Amino acid sequence: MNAEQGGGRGPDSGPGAGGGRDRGGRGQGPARSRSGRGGPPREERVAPARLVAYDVLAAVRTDEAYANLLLPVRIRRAGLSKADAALATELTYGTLRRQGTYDRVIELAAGRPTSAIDPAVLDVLRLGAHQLLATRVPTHAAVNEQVALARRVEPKAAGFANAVLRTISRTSPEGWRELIAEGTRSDEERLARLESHPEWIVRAFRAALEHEGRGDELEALLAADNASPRVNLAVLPGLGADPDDLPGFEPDRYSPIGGVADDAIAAAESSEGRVRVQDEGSQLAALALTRAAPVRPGERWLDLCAGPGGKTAVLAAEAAANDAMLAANELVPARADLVRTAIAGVPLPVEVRVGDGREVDAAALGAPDGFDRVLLDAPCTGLGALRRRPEARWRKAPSDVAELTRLQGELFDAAVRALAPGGILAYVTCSPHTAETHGTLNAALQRWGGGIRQLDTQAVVQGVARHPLDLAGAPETAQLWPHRHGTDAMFVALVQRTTTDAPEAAR
Ligand SMILES: C[S@@+](CC[C@H](N)C(=O)[O-])C[C@H]1O[C@@H](n2cnc3c(N)ncnc32)[C@H](O)[C@@H]1O
Repeated sequence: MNAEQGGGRGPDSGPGAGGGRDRGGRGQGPARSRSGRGGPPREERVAPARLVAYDVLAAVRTDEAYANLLLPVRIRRAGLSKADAALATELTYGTLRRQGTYDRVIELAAGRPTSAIDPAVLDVLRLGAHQLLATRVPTHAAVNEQVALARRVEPKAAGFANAVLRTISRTSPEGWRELIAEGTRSDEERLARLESHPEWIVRAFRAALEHEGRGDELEALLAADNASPRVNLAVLPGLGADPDDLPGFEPDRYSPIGGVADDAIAAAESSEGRVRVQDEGSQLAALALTRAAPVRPGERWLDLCAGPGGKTAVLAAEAAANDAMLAANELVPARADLVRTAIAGVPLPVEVRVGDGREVDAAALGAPDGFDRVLLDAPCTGLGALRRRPEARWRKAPSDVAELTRLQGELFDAAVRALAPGGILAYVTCSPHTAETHGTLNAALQRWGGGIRQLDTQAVVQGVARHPLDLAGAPETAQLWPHRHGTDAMFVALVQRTTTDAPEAAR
């Protein structure tokens, strides 16, 4: 459970006991409660951290906003203190991640389905449920302020919100878990509700873990998705940045270029592009390609789907250190701009092409005989990074998978066609869904026949890592996991092109 991080607040003062006090120490807009003394209406205040969290939840619901992008903007605009910003972040992310569980709790407490509750009021109740069931916010503070918030968004709903939140507060989190589990008809439904994931994602994760003989890790994986990931740094190699200069730096367990530091975001921002915020798994995936075999001077490398450029920056630093050449390609112009920004700190000229990777022409990108290494960090469902994008799990649909696997297959063929004979491709996804990982890979292996061969990816990844990784499954692919490695669930498969000709099926 997470502690309320607002710190230093006085005792609660709800509507009936002096509710006009500003609980977060800052003012906000007028509310509608009455003083009860016949004077002008007294303002019923809601802590600014709660207002910001509600505001972001509402934008996620109505405008398809991304919480991780919008929240910092709203925090800045509201002028929140560091402590209140931490509270707003906890409330927003925690509520979005655990929304599936809270919705079931709310249904049980309200005696009606969430579809029968006004969506704005439902957001208020979800925020309240999170405070009551997963934080140390005092019950009276959570109930009173959320009721005040309900009154702001829908005055007629304040009584309903009060009743629902008080009902929720009367049962412990463990008690609610038992009640939720009682009504479920299958293990997947039980896990989906208790661990707040859509059922189809629970099934996909189970299949992926079972594929590597680790089905018993499912609950640990789901729980890891509900925890906040740490902010991890990549210290780009060969650029003169010294990790020891970063206050509080502690090296990653696995990535040889990664670590955490005291104020990681500030450290990255002041590093002139030499230190970047990047998941440890992403670092390992990029290094698996650059270190799969010794680099010959003059090698030509391509990042086929590069935006926003996190892995391009690692490739660029490695290319600069090894006298290799690097080109990048990205479909979306704005994301290609992000690639240019990402590599600005690396003294290497990199051509960034904007275009469809399926139509990439190696010769036009400076590799007339083909590239020696290609990274295909493919567009995917992103199911491996649910920790970072708290609302993402509710936006994905099983139908996304079929569409993406078709695109992945076409990009895979284009990536192999862009390789020189003997060249190496790293096929990477930040999804463990077997259709996007083994499915896409196996279909490509069939199309290419003897034209490509698999490499021992696990040996390469182990060779890159500082400490041995607990990798399961066959050695030709490496699957990283949040619960086992503390990384996003990155999948890496290394293959090598053996012939010049592309078979008919892959042209
Ligand atoms: C998983 S992301 C790559 C992340 C990147 N490697 C990084 O580490 O920052 C996939 C990228 O592929 C791009 N993309 C999607 N379809 C594409 C296509 N047909 N050709 C090239 N890029 C494409 C997306 O816009 C997205 O930026």
